[in-house]
Amino acid sequence: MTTRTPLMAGNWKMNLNHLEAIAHVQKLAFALTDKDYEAVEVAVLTPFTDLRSVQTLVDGDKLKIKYGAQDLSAHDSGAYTGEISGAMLAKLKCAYVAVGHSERRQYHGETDTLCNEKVKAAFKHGLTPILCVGEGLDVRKAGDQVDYTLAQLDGGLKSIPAEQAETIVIAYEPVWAIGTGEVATPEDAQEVCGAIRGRLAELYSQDLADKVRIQYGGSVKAGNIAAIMAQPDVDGALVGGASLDPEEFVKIVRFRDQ
Ligand SMILES: O=C[C@H](O)COP(=O)(O)O
Repeated sequence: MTTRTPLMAGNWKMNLNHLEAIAHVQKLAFALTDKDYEAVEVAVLTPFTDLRSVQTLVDGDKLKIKYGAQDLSAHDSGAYTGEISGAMLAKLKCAYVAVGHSERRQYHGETDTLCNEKVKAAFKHGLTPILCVGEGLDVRKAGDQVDYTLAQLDGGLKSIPAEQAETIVIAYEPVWAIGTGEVATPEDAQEVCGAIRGRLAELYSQDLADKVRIQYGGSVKAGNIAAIMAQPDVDGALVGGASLDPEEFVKIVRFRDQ
């Protein structure tokens, strides 16, 4: 039986400038203990403009908190105004990068094909992609959440070899539960996270599927994290709004105490 270390990742979205980021990470570092880091991997996905400041702090104080970006370019370099490459993120020692967050899919037209290219770009530069998948309200109401989400998973993983796929993180985020206060029930989360693991077993192997961490995201808070984490196929959370409050995020990291 594979033991998967839970990953609690704060997605700050477009919040906290680099000065606020330093203060925020310092608060997390002050609160989190070795015991926390032994039980849970902790990461923050910051705006691009914060990454150098966070890197300096993490390196200088030898912090165990991981950090990463919320997006990357599918391209390595060149005339792509406004884009940030995987190589640039790797140079900043990012561990993680989110790919295909629903806000990127919704507001920037990101398709499964583009997400797949971004997953490949992340792996090429030694970053661990957090591939985000999940259905909107109309799909949920039609009862098609599993098929819809698995199609996004298939698209994102196309041509990804097993040795890379076994290190990917999948974040299941039902769009209707993001920033709405409308949290999926633990059973809702388990239904789709379990189906994702099943599909990973079909695409690769059960052994590989047992290694991959699958997060839930959508209105996660200290008050609901324990029930979500009690589900067998949920291995962490991608936390938006609640990750902007250091005390709340630390409570989420300590989900076993809630
Ligand atoms: O990436 C995080 C998700 O979009 C969830 O955001 P939320 O916790 O504010 O609902």
